[in-house]
Parts: sequence; structure tokens; C-alpha cells
Amino acid sequence: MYGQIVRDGLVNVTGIEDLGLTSPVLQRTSDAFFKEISPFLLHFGMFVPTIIGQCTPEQQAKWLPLAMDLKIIGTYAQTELGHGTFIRGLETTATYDASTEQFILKTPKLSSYKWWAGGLGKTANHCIVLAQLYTKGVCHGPHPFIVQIRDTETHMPLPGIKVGEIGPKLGFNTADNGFLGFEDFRIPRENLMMKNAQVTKDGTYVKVARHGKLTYGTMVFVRVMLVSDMAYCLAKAVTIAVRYSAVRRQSQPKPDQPEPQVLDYLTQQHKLFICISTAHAMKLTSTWLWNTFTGVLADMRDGNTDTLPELHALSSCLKAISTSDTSALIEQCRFACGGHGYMYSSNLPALYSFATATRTYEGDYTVLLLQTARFLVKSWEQMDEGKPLTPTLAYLEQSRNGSQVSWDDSPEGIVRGFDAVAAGRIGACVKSIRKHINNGMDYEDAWQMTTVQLVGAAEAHCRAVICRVYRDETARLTAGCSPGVKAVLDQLSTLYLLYWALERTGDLLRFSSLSERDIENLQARYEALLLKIRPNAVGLVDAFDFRDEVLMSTLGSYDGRVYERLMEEALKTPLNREPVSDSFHKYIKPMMQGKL
Ligand SMILES: CCCCCCCC(=O)SCCNC(=O)CCNC(=O)[C@H](O)C(C)(C)COP(=O)(O)OP(=O)(O)OC[C@H]1O[C@@H](n2cnc3c(N)ncnc32)[C@H](O)[C@@H]1OP(=O)(O)O
Ligand SMILES: Cc1cc2nc3c(=O)[nH]c(=O)nc-3n(C[C@H](O)[C@H](O)[C@H](O)COP(=O)(O)OP(=O)(O)OC[C@H]3O[C@@H](n4cnc5c(N)ncnc54)[C@H](O)[C@@H]3O)c2cc1C
Repeated sequence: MYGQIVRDGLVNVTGIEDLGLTSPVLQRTSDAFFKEISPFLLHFGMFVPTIIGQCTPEQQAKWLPLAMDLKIIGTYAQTELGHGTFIRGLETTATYDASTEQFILKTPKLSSYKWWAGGLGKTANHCIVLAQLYTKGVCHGPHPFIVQIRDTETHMPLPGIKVGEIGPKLGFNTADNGFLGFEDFRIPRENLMMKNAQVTKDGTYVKVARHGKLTYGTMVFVRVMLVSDMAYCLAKAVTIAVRYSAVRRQSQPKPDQPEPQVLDYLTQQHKLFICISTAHAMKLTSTWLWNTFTGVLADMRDGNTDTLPELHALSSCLKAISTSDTSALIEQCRFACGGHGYMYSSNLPALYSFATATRTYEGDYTVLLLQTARFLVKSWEQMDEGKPLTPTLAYLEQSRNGSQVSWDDSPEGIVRGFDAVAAGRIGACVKSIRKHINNGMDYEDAWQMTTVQLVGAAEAHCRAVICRVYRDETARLTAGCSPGVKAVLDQLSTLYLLYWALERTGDLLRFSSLSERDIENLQARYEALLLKIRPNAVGLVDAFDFRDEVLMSTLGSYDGRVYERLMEEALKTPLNREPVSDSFHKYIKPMMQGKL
């Protein structure tokens, strides 16, 4: 299995490398090889970006050509058995020895072992290691180091290195995630990635970057990329589920009628059409976030890190919500396909196991929403002091006078409604924190007592951002479209707004003038819109343009030959090679004869 995966992985990266194709195509072709992920994903997904983001030009000149030409194969080893979220708590140490101009890497105890890095188990021979940097007896916190862990000729682990595979997981089982321990392992001083901080030959620590968190830059980059990856993953799942729902006929609502396509059931449309909308919403939001990210990078190149906190807050909540929505909606696609959706050959289980992992890696859902909440509360307090708000928080101004937003169910009205919910929930958090402090709690305890509300406020802020960006970008992009295309894409963006308005009626009742009658109108509009979208449903998923080789699904292939493909896959199962398994003769027959 591992050998096959590595072969496929190399064909994928070297073949495409030779063709010089860009990453979106690389992603699609990669999907033609793997239902889960490539053992080389971390090499291009984090090892190379970290060299670019954390190395000096001189260090890049040394390491980047080796990495891009696959002369070295890398991964990113930050998480340890004992710590993943709390980076400042990482236990692996890198202590500078000025007498030899080397760092000595140590994993002091079992919980210090690096754990999880993709490709670390058997594939990578180098890795980026986050370790607590000590020099002259002072700890300067986690810093990135490039470390060779295996001999590039023999692939044997170097002396002082303990490395291996962590074992089977819910998914990602083609990624040989690994563990790594160091026993007084020495690396040259130059292997500290020195763009943001340096250690001179005599061991003097020199902070280069003004913002202490630039070390975490790779995580921001990957979080930004993951929003786009989620749109792509969900688009595949809903393509499978909608095509299957057009083929599958089941039940007989009217005695004299043939069994209908299950796609004609309103409940099936309710399950699936939000998935199409959400794939579009996340794709457009990811492009907007990428443009925000590149803008902040440009500012930082000019030495201005003022916009980094807002980017961290945005990338954190959008990564959390996009991965959470995608996991839930891919599972919804599986539910919509009945028993056959549970077949591995449908590819829905693999898509789900991939998506649900993203809810955790690159920053756990709750932890990242609390990061965003930290920024929201700070912004509220700055607003109270009369300071200007950042662009994505401009809506907070409307909450100043405390008046309730009047509800109107136009798309702009619904977007304003979500702004009001976000502003109201952030304000409620600030009030809760202040109440606890007035009752004698210190700030940290008051914050902890409010974290359930803070996670909700961050989700509300994120939903408001997605709704606004989706609506605005749809308006901008459809301006030049034919009336027919514009109408269908407007239907999808309106469906997203109506769906989430109905999901959040409690909040809208609390923070806007929404009434019972308004809710009835929303429900009626939503159901009518499902019926309008139905005739275009298959066309909309065909427009995602996934080849069968990329979908890898018995249920979602373009030709609709579902039952034939299910049977073809079943007959390939090893158990079907012989009519009688030898277990019958070894165990079942003796049991039937009372001889066990
Ligand atoms: C293709 C890719 C496949 C990917 C496979 C998977 C790869 C991985 O999973 S790699 C490992 C990923 N690990 C993580 O994401 C760990 C998540 N944890 C974290 O990000 C941090 O520990 C965190 C922020 C949650 C908490 O850390 P902590 O030191 O307590 O930070 P905290 O005290 O809350 O914040 C300190 C300041 O830094 C800021 N900050 C924190 N993180 C960042 C960041 N990434 N960027 C910018 N600023 C940041 C905070 O906003 C805060 O600013 P301020 O004090 O002005 O409010
Ligand atoms: C498939 C997969 C691939 C991965 N690949 C890599 C990789 O290549 N390289 C790498 O370095 N890492 C990798 N990781 C590790 C991943 O980054 C961590 O698992 C992730 O950051 C979560 O950290 P944790 O496991 O310590 O969870 P924890 O933080 O221990 O989470 C456990 C629970 O504690 C809660 N919690 C933690 N802190 C707080 C808080 N402050 N407030 C409230 N609740 C809190 C969480 O919300 C969660 O409910 C991978 C993980 C997976 C699943």
C-alpha cells in the first residue's frame, strides 16, 4: 500500500512539475491519484512555504532549489504528543553551543516527541522543527529550524534521531504521519531560520521582526489556503450526491405514478442545494481572503504589521467555519445517498475523513474562533475609546446607539441582519466580561466564563463576513453575465442568505425587528427557491467540471451507470476471488460440527 502511494505521489509531483502546471491543476491531478492525500503534501504545502516565509535570502538560496527539485523531501513538525494548540508550551528544545556554533536539539520526555507531521513517518528526510530556542541561558520561545533527519542516500535515520509512523487514523492514511524524537542531536547555527530572529556566532539573540508572531506565518498561509480547499472538497461531494440523486428513484408518493428521482423530494433539495451554494460562497470568500492576505504581506514587506491582527482574526474564523461547514455538509451529502453513500467506492467517506481532519489541524475550531473573539472584543473596546474600526468591523458602529435594526428580507436587508447579530453578540460578550469583573473576577477568569458566548460571537462575525462577501462578489461577477446565468447564481446566493436566516431566527429575533410573520415569509421564500433551483441542479454540479478520474466515485460518475459501477467495484474485492473463504474450513465448519 505505502509503496503504491509513494509511486503515485512521485508520478504526480514530478510529472506535473515537468509540465510546469500550477497548483490548482496540481490539486486536481493529485486527486486523480489519491482519495485521501499524498505523502508529499506537507513538502509543498508547508515545508516549501516555510522556507520562503521564515528564511533569509541566503538561506532560501541554499534550501529552496533543493526542495523544489525534490533533492530533499521535507515536512513541518510543530505539534508534539503533549502540545498542539499551545505552541508556547512546546517542549522540544534547541540550545545554542557557542563553542561549536551548533544548536543541540532535545526531546526531554515522551510528551515532547513531535507527533503528527505528514510524511514524517517514512517519506521525509528533512523537516522544519519548532523548538524552544535557548541561548546564553535564556529561552526566547518557539523558533523554526531546518533539520535533516535521514541520510539522503540510505534513508536511514541519523544518529540521535528516533522516527516512525504513528499508525492508522480515521483518514489521511496515505500520509504516513510520523513521530520524531531527538537525543542531543546537533545542527549548525545556520539551520535556525533567521528571517524574523537571529543568533550570532557568540550566541547573541537578535530579534529582527517587530511582530512577535511572524514565526506563525506559515499557519496563517495554510489557513487561508484551506478555505479554498474546502470549497473544492465540498464541490466534489455535492457533485457526487446530486448526480446520484438524479439517478436514484425511490418510493411512490402517488399510487399511479412511477417512483420519482429522489432529487425531486423537497427534503433532498434542502439537504443538497445549500451545499452547492456553500461551495460557491467559500470559493468567493477564499479569493477575497487571499487578496486580503497578499495585501497584508505587501504591508509587512514595507515594515507595517498593523493589518496582521485583522488577517489573523479573519483567517482563524474563516478556517474554522469553512472546515466545520464542509465537514457537516459532506456528511449531509453522504446521508442524502442512503446506504450507497456509506460505500468507500462512493468516495464520500474519504472526502468526509479529509474534511473532518481540517476542522482540527492547522488550528482547532474552538481555539481559532477564540482567537477571532479576542480581536472582536479588543475592537469593541477600541470603538468605545473612539478609535477607528478595521474594515471588516465597520458594522459595529451601527450598534453604538443600541437601536434595534429594522428587518427587511431583501438580500442587503438580510446581510444587515447578520451584521446586527454579530454586533449584538460581541456586545453581549463585552457586557458579560465586565459583569464578571465587577463581581470580583480577574480578566482571565471573566474571559474564560464568557468563552461559550465568545465562540458564538466569532461564528456570527464570520457568518456576517461570508454573507456580505458572497452577495457582493456575486453581484460583481454576474454583472457581465447573461440574464440566465445571473438569475441562477443570484438564486444560489439568495438561498445561502435565506438558509442561514432560518438557521439563526433566534439571534435575528433578539437583535433585529424580525417577527413571526417574517419567519413564515422566509420559510415560504426558501421552499419556493428550492423548486426554482431544481431544474438546474445537475447542470450546476456539472459546472464544477470534475472528471470521473478526480471524483473517483461509483455514485457520481458522469454516465450515471451507478449500479453497474457498484457491482464492478464489489467484484474487485479480494474476498470475492474464491467462492469459499478458507475461514469456512478453519473455523465455521468445525464450529457447525461442534468441534471448536
Ligand atoms: C497543505 C497543508 C496540510 C496541513 C496539515 C496540518 C499541519 C498542521 O496542523 S501544522 C500545526 C498547526 N498548529 C496550530 O495551528 C496550532 C494552533 N495554535 C495557535 O495558533 C496558537 O497557539 C494560539 C494563537 C491558538 C494560542 O497561542 P498563544 O501563544 O497562547 O497566543 P495568544 O496569547 O492567544 O496570542 C498572542 C498574540 O499573538 C497573536 N497571534 C497568535 N497567533 C497568531 C498568528 N498565527 N498570526 C498572527 N498573530 C497571531 C494573537 O492575536 C495575540 O495577539 P494580541 O496579544 O495582540 O491579542
Ligand atoms: C490529520 C492531521 C494532520 C496533522 N498534520 C500535522 C502536521 O503535519 N504538522 C504538525 O505540526 N501538526 C499536525 N497536526 C496536528 C494538529 O495541528 C493539532 O492536532 C491541532 O493543532 C490541535 O491541537 P491538539 O491536537 O493539541 O488539540 P488540543 O488543543 O489538545 O484540543 C483538545 C481540546 O482542547 C480544547 N482546547 C485547547 N486549548 C483550548 C483553549 N485555550 N480554550 C478552549 N479550549 C481549548 C480544544 O478546543 C479541543 O476541544 C495534524 C493533525 C491531524 C488531525
